[in-house]
Amino acid sequence: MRKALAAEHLTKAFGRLLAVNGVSLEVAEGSVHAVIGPNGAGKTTLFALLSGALRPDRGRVFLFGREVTHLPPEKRVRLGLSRTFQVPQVFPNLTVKENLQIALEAARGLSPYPWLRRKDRLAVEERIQALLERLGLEEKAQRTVGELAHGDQRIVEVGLALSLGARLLLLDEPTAGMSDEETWRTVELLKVLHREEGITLLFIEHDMEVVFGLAERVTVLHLGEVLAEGTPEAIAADERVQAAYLGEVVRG
Ligand SMILES: Nc1ncnc2c1ncn2[C@@H]1O[C@H](COP(=O)(O)OP(=O)(O)OP(=O)(O)O)[C@@H](O)[C@H]1O
Repeated sequence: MRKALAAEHLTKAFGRLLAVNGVSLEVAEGSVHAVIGPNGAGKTTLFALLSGALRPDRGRVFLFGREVTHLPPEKRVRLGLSRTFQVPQVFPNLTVKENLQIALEAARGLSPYPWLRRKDRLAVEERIQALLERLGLEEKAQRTVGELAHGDQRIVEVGLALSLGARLLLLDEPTAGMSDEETWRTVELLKVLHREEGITLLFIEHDMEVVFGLAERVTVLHLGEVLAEGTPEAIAADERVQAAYLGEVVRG
């Protein structure tokens, strides 16, 4: 199995709180992997360690077989990792097309000037069209992103990640705050990206229907540690997992 991502014994403390405590995780290339856990389990902190937004106190991170523990986020992006957020990181005042164009030109090291070489401009134009189709955003290409529905803004953010050449997407609650219809459309889109573009997906999710609809493997975090890992079915049947969630409900 070729690994898109591996984390070894990652630990991160905030003061005396061990937010992530000795977490190891392997994500096979081309797989779909969910990270779940009660509030405060350490999921977001783990993603920050994997993307390079935070440095671990201990432990190592590998991307496609290469150690990246000490690389900043932008270097990890160049190796094929992109992270999306609950609040989409897009250029809200620009159109959908302009957003994709900026990311594509940046990824190709092209200068953002109108006198781009014709060959480069055509290549970018072609890729923009292909992405708009892939994302189902052709009709919204000229719309300002800040005016789009939340679900569409998050899809644009996925488009930016793809424009930057992502092979591994870290998605922080990809369907949070979405209507049922938007949730369904997002799940379908992620499936297509996985199946047809071979993109590896690692996502944090609270919605168990989404986890079951998408994930092949599930890692459960609890109090900063890996409580369990397995198929969605095995995880749903795991008594320790049920107890961890029950504890959350009881604590209120
Ligand atoms: N920058 C920070 N400074 C101090 N404590 C933090 C910081 N970031 C997170 N924490 C704490 O670390 C713990 C893990 O937080 P984290 O956000 O990673 O959990 P989570 O599983 O993503 O939770 P949620 O599902 O609520 O988003 C929590 O107790 C949180 O309060």
